[in-house]
Amino acid sequence: MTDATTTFADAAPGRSTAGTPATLEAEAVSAWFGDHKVLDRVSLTMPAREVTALIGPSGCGKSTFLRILNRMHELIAAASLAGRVLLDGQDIYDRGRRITQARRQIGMVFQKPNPFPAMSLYDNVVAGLKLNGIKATRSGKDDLVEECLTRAGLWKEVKDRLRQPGGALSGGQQQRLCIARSLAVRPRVLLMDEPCSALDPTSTRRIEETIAELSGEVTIVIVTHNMQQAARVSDNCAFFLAEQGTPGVIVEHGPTDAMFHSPQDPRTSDYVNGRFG
Ligand SMILES: Nc1ncnc2c1ncn2[C@@H]1O[C@H](COP(=O)(O)OP(=O)(O)OP(=O)(O)O)[C@@H](O)[C@H]1O
Repeated sequence: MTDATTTFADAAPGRSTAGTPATLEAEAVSAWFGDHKVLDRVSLTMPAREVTALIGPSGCGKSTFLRILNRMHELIAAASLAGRVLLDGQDIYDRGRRITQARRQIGMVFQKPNPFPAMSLYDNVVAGLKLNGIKATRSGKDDLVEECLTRAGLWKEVKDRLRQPGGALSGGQQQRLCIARSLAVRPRVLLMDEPCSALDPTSTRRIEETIAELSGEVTIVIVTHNMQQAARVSDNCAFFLAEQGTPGVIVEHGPTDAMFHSPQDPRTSDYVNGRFG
């Protein structure tokens, strides 16, 4: 069965790998914008069912690395890359694999909440089904909307106004709606690029709670500038650095607790303790 004729049942957990958290492995990933090399042979394992935080100063290549993890980098004109990205051992860049397949399995939540503002909350959640060619009955969609809004921590707040437009929600609610929309196609990995940087502290706390609730159900990779947030939400951390115009590399990675309390590299210690960046 091809993507184009997938049914909602096929996308449900237990029927296929859909929704089963996967390990993501970057192997010697390098990236360029034109002649400008911005990442140099970055390797990192992001374990299934865990939260991995990517930290480091501005411009060291964290967002570029994240975009490479779900094949968004190649959409940028003049962008190129080398290396491999393995999703449970299968290279998402293999010639035979479609870009839409990688995107469906590896979802993305952006810095600025980007719901479809005029579309209802209900339709926002199920929007990805059509785009991915997933068929669902009306009751299947109803169940999916409730499930995904619940998992994203938004159901109780919006269950009585599912026909209101996405743009009518607060920024924090919009971000949780975007998380629900990502979850609806049952990704195996969820990438989050500074998902709280446009939000107030209360909304930030709600997103962090949502991340905690989702961890274990989906592999999460999050870029954050907020060291307290990295310490609160992640199991593992990778510290990126691009020194004096050189391409970004990972200086150190490992369990978050060790990265914050017993880092091996003095540059990691300086960064996590706020001495630069
Ligand atoms: N679309 C683009 N075209 C050209 N260069 C780019 C593009 N996007 C990023 N870059 C360059 O790639 C390098 C890495 O940028 P990237 O956004 O990945 O870093 P970052 O660590 O995520 O930064 P920040 O924390 O500020 O978001 C920077 O030198 C940046 O200027």
